Amino acid sequence: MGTLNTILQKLRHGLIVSCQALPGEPLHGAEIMARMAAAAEEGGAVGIRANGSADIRAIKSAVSLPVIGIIKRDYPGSEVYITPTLREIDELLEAGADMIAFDATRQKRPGDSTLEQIVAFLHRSGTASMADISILEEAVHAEALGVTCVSTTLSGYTPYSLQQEGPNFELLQSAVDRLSIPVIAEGRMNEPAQVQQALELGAYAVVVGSAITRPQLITGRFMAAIRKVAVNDGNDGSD
Ligand SMILES: CC(=O)N[C@H](C=O)[C@@H](O)[C@H](O)[C@H](O)COP(=O)(O)O
Repeated sequence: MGTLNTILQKLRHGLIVSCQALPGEPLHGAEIMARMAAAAEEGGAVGIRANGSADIRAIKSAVSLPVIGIIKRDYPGSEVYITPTLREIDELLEAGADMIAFDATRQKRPGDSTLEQIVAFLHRSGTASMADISILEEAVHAEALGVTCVSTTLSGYTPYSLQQEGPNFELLQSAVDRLSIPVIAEGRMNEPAQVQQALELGAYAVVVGSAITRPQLITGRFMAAIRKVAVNDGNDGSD
């Protein structure tokens, strides 16, 4: 328990930067993600969220921050892709993740793997656990199973959760009100003011990913603004 509390203390009221680039993304590669993490640490982040053993190892040797590890892996017929089975948990423990995050939704999981199995295993190993949820009921269930904290990561990514462009502050607020364990705000936090709002609503910490570490998406947001001006202008530059 001591270790769990120490990790939580380090994350308290802080910014966790998610440093992820999947195969096919321009910044894919462990060395690049380690540099992203070093930049996040220099900027004041208190923790890093990272995907895959190679990235986690590289990041752990580049920064002194706690790393929340996940493994995104697709299984045939499964709707769950964030740390879906005990196999990924084993790999994350081996890679030295300080906390392990996993899908805690009610969606279809691979084979006979269960959420209960994952939480119980992490409990026995003494590793801090973060349940990625999409609706309040999943947060309540995860707390009852004994997870260390929950994160609003999957709101908008399950068909039955609120679909919207910005962060789901309603879910955050209701989870903070209902749960006794820390609630982390994660997902579509694109502006510093939203991070502030999340902390004011009682978020224990905030995870920001794409708005800091996916430059292709950041560029796209600027381009959307540029396109609006071009439309308003009525001038397409052809004359
Ligand atoms: C839904 C899903 O697979 N989320 C992933 C979870 O690790 C990441 O791709 C996100 O970048 C992360 O949750 C941070 O969110 P945002 O990038 O919106 O700040």
